[in-house]
Amino acid sequence: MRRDLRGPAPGGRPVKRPTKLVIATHNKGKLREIRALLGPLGIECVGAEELDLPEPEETGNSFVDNAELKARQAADLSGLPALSDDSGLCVDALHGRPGIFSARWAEDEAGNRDWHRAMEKVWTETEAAGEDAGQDAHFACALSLAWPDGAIESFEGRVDGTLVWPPRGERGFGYDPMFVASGREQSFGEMDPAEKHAISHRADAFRKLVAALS
Ligand SMILES: O=P(O)(O)OP(=O)(O)OP(=O)(O)OC[C@H]1O[C@@H](n2cnc3c(O)ncnc32)[C@H](O)[C@@H]1O
Ligand SMILES: [Mg+2]
Repeated sequence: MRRDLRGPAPGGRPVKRPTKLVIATHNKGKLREIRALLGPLGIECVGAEELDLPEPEETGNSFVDNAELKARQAADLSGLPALSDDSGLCVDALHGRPGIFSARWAEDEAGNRDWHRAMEKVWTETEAAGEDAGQDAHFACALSLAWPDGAIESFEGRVDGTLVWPPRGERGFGYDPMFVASGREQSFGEMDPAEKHAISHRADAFRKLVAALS
């Protein structure tokens, strides 16, 4: 049953539960995961590409900044509440890089993305940092929920793990084949999607979002 929802947000403010939501991403892998996470909530979802929304320039200095600018733009242009995701891989040996530049590390001069090339760059730089620096890394995710009236809320999540080489598995997207979450053996690229959804950075942020809604 859909509830008419107002609940305490982390800061004590109420967050209204939307009935229809624009998913403000142009990444099909993310869209698939966000739809799966939202499925049980009974919220109607429409993708940014279905509405022909432009891809904003990510000019922020943090995952939250970028998530907020993507959600804000989608809510303003569509007149609907919008949920965005800004995420990335942060490698300890690289002082958190590629971080907010995770998508840009995959791009060539024409803007085309090649994930094998991005993973290779991450691995090469991590190795160059030296054995002592290790292979520890985490995925980070910021989710922002923006309303056409100007309200906005953001939630952050992460999952810790280790980099592996060569990449393993064809599932997931982006850097998944080179990331093994702590305590696991399969890479995110090998894992059943439901298993990734149970432990991922996106799922962690999502749990906080849902907790604020109900
Ligand atoms: O901005 P939008 O349109 O949402 O799509 P994007 O692909 O450009 O997304 P980001 O700007 O947030 O870039 C983050 C990149 O980090 C990578 N990434 C984020 N979450 C990931 C995950 O769960 N598994 C693997 N890679 C991930 C992914 O490849 C993204 O392209
Ligand atoms: Mg992006």
